[in-house]
Amino acid sequence: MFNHLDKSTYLDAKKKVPLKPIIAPSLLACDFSRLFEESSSVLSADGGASEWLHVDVMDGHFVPNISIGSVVVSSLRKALPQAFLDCHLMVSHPEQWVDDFASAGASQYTFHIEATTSPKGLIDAIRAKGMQVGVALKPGTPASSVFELCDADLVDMVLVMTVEPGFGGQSFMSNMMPKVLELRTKYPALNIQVDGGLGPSTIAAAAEAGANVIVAGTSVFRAPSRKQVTDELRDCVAKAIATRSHL
Ligand SMILES: O=C(CO)[C@@H](O)[C@H](O)COP(=O)(O)O
Ligand SMILES: [Fe+2]
Repeated sequence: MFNHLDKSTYLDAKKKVPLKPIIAPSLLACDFSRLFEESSSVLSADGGASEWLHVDVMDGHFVPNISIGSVVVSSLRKALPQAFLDCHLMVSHPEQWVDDFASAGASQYTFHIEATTSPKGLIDAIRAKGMQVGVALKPGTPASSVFELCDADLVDMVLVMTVEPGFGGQSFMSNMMPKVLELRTKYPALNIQVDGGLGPSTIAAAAEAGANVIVAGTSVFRAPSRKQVTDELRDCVAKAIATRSHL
């Protein structure tokens, strides 16, 4: 399993070696009264087999919903010292929470490009605290808004939202796939995450467009076999990566 300090995925992207499929179940769809069991069920080898855990942080301002904050990340880190905690900050002032999430043990800090006027300063602050950096785009935000950051190799991952952020269980927006394809064409070695409505019926479109990091909440946590769905998602991404590498 992945140590949260393990930078292998980031280094892979820097070294331009082939991308890895990464599945990140969103805890928003789990039973929060059993957070540890739910988290370990998707990470452990026999209950599940995911690489990352996706933690959705909502402030009731950037999005019309409130979820969880750094205290929960801190508890997860203590209970799951090796887990890669992929934190998706749907908050209006992402600069405000960098220190708290770093102290809590977040592995990656993904902020929304729409929520900041100084992304480079924010990225510096995130890196200074030892976290990987992700930048997220709402459905209405063009890929070009992160070209400058990607061209300068400042981010480890771009998150393309495939629903309006704020709630789990929404329908996948297939019209976001040209955005994923545009990013993949320009940045062959970048981790590109998709988030919202991903599951067995939508994974092919996302994988073929070029996404390699897949957030899946409802489809994993509500499945009869979480491991089976996780493996199905990963296989589909792996096939798409292999196909692209032979083109
Ligand atoms: O960031 C978000 C929603 O804002 C996501 O991470 C969702 O929580 C994904 O849930 P499903 O659509 O897979 O149920
Ligand atoms: Fe998310």
